[in-house]
Amino acid sequence: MKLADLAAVLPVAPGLPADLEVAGITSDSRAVRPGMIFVAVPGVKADGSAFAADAEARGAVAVITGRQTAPARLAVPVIPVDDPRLALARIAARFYGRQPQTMVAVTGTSGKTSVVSFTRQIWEQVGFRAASIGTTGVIAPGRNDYGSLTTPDPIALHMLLAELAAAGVDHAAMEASSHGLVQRRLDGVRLAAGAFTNLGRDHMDYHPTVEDYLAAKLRLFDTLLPRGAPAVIFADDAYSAPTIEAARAAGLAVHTVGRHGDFLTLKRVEHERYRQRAEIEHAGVIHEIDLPLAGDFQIYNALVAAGLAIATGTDASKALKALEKLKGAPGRLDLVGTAANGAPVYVDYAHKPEALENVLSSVRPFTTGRVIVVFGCGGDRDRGKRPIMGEIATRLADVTIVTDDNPRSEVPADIRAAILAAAPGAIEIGDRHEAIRAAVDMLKAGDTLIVAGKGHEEGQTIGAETLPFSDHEEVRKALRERAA
Ligand SMILES: CC(=O)N[C@H]1[C@@H](OP(=O)(O)OP(=O)(O)OC[C@H]2O[C@@H](n3ccc(=O)[nH]c3=O)[C@H](O)[C@@H]2O)O[C@H](CO)[C@@H](O)[C@@H]1O[C@H](C)C(=O)N[C@@H](C)C(=O)N[C@H](CCC(=O)O)C(=O)O
Ligand SMILES: Nc1ncnc2c1ncn2[C@@H]1O[C@H](COP(=O)(O)OP(=O)(O)OP(=O)(O)O)[C@@H](O)[C@H]1O
Ligand SMILES: N[C@H](CCC[C@H](N)C(=O)O)C(=O)O
Ligand SMILES: [Mg+2]
Repeated sequence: MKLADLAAVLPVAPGLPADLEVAGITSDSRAVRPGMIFVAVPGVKADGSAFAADAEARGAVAVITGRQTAPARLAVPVIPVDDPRLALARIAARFYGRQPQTMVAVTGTSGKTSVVSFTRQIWEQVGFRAASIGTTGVIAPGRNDYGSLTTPDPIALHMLLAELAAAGVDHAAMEASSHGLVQRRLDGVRLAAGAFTNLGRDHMDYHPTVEDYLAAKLRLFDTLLPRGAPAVIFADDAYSAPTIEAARAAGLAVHTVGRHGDFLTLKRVEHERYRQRAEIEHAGVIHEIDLPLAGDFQIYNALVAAGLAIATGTDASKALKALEKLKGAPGRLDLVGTAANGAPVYVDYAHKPEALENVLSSVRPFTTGRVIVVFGCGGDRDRGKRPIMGEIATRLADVTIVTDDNPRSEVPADIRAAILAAAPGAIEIGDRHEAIRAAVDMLKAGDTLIVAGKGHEEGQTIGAETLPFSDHEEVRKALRERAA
C-alpha cells in the first residue's frame, strides 16, 4: 500500500513522498522490518518516540509520532500527529481493509466475555457466519484461538478482522475493555452497535478514579458509535442512568434491557439450580424462555446479547428462542463436576468484587449445606480490591480458602495477607493445587464449591514465569482422587 492511501486518514504534512510503498505497520520498534511504518505511541513505561531511531535503523520508511515528542532528526519522514494511538488505529484499519459487515462491541465491568459469546451463538443459530473476540480468544467457524488481551491492539485486531471477513464471517461481537477504549484500540472499527452491561470496581491500578473508569467505558457511546446506531444498555445497574444519558446525548438509538428495560423487559424469572425460566416482553409480546444456564447474572447477559442481535436486524422471536440453546463461556460459572454425594464444583472467573459477590449469591439459594469458596487476587494489579474481596467472601461463603492467583512479581504471602486482613476465619493455603484439593475433600452433601478468579486461564504466573495450571484440571483431578 502507498503512503498516499494511508494519508487519507492522517493529517499528512505537504511534501511527504506520497508514492512511498508501505510494507506494514508496527508500534514496537523491535518488530520493525524494512519498509514498515513505525508508530510511536505513549506508554505507561516509555514513550515510543524514544525508539524512533531504533525503528529507523531496522528499516522503517516513516515514523508517526506525537507532536510534543517528535524525535530529533531522522533521515526518514516524520509525521507528527495529535494522537498517535488514534492514528495507529485508523491506519491499521485502512491498511488491512476488510471487516465483517456487522461488528458490535460490548463494554462493562463484568459480563463482556459472556455477552460476546452469547451474541455469536445467537447469530450462528439464525444462520450467520459469526465470530466473537475477547478474553477467551477468537471463536469463529473453524477457528478457536486462545486469547491474550481482552481487546487486541489495533494491528492484531485489524489483521484478524480482515482474516475473518476473508473467511466469510459477516457478524462479529468484540469486547471493549477500558484499556482498549482509552488506548484507542477500537477507533478504526466500523461499529454497527454497542452494549453496556454494568460498572463496578476494576482496574483501579490503571484508572485514577471511578469517574475516569466510567469515562473510558463511555467512549464507546460518546465517541465511537456513529450517530443513530443502537446502544443496548442493561437498565438495572447503578451506572445505567449515566450510560443512557451519554448515549442519548451522542444521538444513539437507546435500547434498554432488564427489569427496567423497555426494549426487552424481564417480566419474571424463576431460578432453578442449573437453569432458569424467564418471561421477556418485546414489542408487546411475551416470550417464555428456558435458559439452560445457572447464575442470576446470566439472564442479564443473555438479554444484552439478544438485544444486540435484534437491534442489528435479527428477528426477535428467533433471537430469543436461540437463548434456549446457549452454552456458557468457558470458566463462567462452569460446572466442572460433582462429588459422589452430589455436591457441585464450579469454576468461575470472578476476580473482582462485584463478580465474586454475584457468583456467591447466585449459588446460595440452591445450597442446602455450605457455600465454599477458593480464591486469591492477582499480583501487580489493583491492591485495593483485596480486602474488599476478603470481606465479600467471608460474608457470603461459609468456608473461605484464600490461595494464590497469578502473584506475578509480588510476594504471594503479602497478597494473601491483604485479603486475610478482612477475612476473619478464612483458611490460608498458598498453593492453589493444595487449596483446591482441600476444598474438594471437605465437600458434604448439599455443599457447593466455587473456585474463583482464573476461569478459562491455563497458567499460573509466579515471578516472570507462567507455569501450566488449570482450575478445571485441578478440580477434575481432586474429584477423581477423592472418589478413588
Ligand atoms: C497497561 C497497558 O495497557 N499496557 C499497554 C501499553 O503498553 P505500555 O504502556 O506498557 O508500553 P511501554 O512499554 O510503555 O512502551 C510504549 C511503546 O513503546 C514501544 N517500545 C517499547 C520498547 C522498545 O524497545 N521499542 C518500542 O517500540 C512499545 O511497543 C509501546 O508501543 O501499550 C501497548 C501497546 O499498545 C499494549 O500492548 C500494552 O498492553 C499490555 C500488553 C497489557 O498487558 N495490557 C493489559 C493490562 C490490558 O490491556 N488489559 C485489558 C483489560 C483486561 C480485562 O479487563 O479483562 C485488555 O483489553 O486485555
Ligand atoms: N452481568 C454480570 N453481572 C455481574 N457479574 C457477572 C456478570 N456476568 C458475569 N459476571 C461475573 O464476572 C465473571 C466474568 O464474566 P465475563 O468473563 O463474562 O466478564 P468480563 O466482563 O469479560 O470480565 P473480564 O474483564 O475479566 O474479562 C463471571 O465469571 C461472573 O463471576
Ligand atoms: N485481564 C485481567 C484478568 C485477571 C485475572 C486474575 N486471574 C488475575 O490474574 O488477576 C488482568 O490481567 O488483570
Ligand atoms: Mg472478558
